[in-house]
Amino acid sequence: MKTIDDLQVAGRRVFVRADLNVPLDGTTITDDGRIRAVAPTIAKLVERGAKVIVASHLGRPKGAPDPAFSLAPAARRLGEILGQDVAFATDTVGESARSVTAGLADGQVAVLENLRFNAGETSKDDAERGAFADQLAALAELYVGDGFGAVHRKHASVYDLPRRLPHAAGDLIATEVGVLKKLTEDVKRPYVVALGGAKVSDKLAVIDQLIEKADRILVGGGMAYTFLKAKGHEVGISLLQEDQVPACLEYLARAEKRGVEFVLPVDVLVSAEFPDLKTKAPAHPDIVAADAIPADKEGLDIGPKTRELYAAKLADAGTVFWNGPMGVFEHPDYAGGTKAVAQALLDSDAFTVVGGGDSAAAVRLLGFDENAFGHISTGGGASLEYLEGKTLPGLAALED
Ligand SMILES: Nc1ncnc2c1ncn2[C@@H]1O[C@H](COP(=O)(O)OP(=O)(O)OP(=O)(O)O)[C@@H](O)[C@H]1O
Ligand SMILES: O=C(O)[C@H](O)COP(=O)(O)O
Repeated sequence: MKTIDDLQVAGRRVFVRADLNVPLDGTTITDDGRIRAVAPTIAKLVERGAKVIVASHLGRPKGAPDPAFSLAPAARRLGEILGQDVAFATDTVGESARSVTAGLADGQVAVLENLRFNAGETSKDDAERGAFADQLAALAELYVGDGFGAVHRKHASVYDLPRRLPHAAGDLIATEVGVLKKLTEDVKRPYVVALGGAKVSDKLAVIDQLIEKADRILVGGGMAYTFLKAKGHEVGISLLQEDQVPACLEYLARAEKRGVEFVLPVDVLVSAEFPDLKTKAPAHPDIVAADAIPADKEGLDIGPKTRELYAAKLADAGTVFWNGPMGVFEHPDYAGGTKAVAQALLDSDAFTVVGGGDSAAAVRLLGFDENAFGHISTGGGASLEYLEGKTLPGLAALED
């Protein structure tokens, strides 16, 4: 892959595909890790006299403008981190984007509005995506791919746009790929993978491949309930991917055959209601055995016995990859499982990689020192798919 050093950027309009998909509470950014992670690339381009156009998605809006998913707060924060004014275009390829980007002087930065306000960004139709990529290409002369968290998406700004402009990988992508590559080559064993989070359908398939590579797989978060269901337990109103139950059964059987330890929660915290993440009002959850979840309740964190069990399974690890919080860590009553796993990682001598926007945010928000972990990746799904050995559209496009 070419790097920024291979591009002549001075005086030219450079499109930087970043991942500024940060957690928000209204318009307040609760964790700016992903913005800080890409800022050095942008600062380097600024220093070299480029006119920098930054673009990203935020959340999953439905292909039309939705103020709840505006990138304006991220643009403001980027300006604070860079210590310079950052212009903001109120659309992505419209009048505002054209005039803001045309008005950039050398060393100035503009952020475009959320790419996913346009249906073409995520379209499965090549022509529709291509047409949107053409509009994006018209704004710039060069392309730098640095949105590692989104490289597993075959989206217009990730996959089609680099085919239309001279391109290179940014420094964040180079670092991320360097660390993750090590995990595909020589891992110190036991290699333990801990999976949680809410993007269950996205990430279940990854287990298919991990069974071939890991020695132990610990499952928590929203991911756990489809497995508990597969084992014949009722899961009440917990997050469930019913259509994946047969696949989970197959994973469990294959893991057993290959001697991979597959560890599921033995107890969970449940409640009849999802907690209020704004007021953080006490949720008073119950602790129940994983095979005794009441029909009207949902599992929102791993329980105390599971925390102990997972800590023991992490203690002797040589390498750990962790993606996805163990519970709804945004509420203090459901943060205990995620905290326990983070602490167990720090207590072990393992090389630890934590991947994912929310997983990385959880580690920081719960007060852990991010530098104490081997590597904190900005990509959750992206790093999992990389470890799976898949060709990632956003990396393949940069390699061409
Ligand atoms: N049992 C649960 N039920 C519902 N949501 C849960 C549960 N456990 C964790 N979550 C939620 O999972 C979310 C994070 O999941 P996600 O899969 O997006 O992880 P991630 O680290 O951000 O990875 P990525 O970068 O791929 O998005 C958090 O907002 C958390 O509240
Ligand atoms: O949070 C992430 O994993 C990335 O920003 C990608 O977001 P997506 O899963 O909505 O494509």
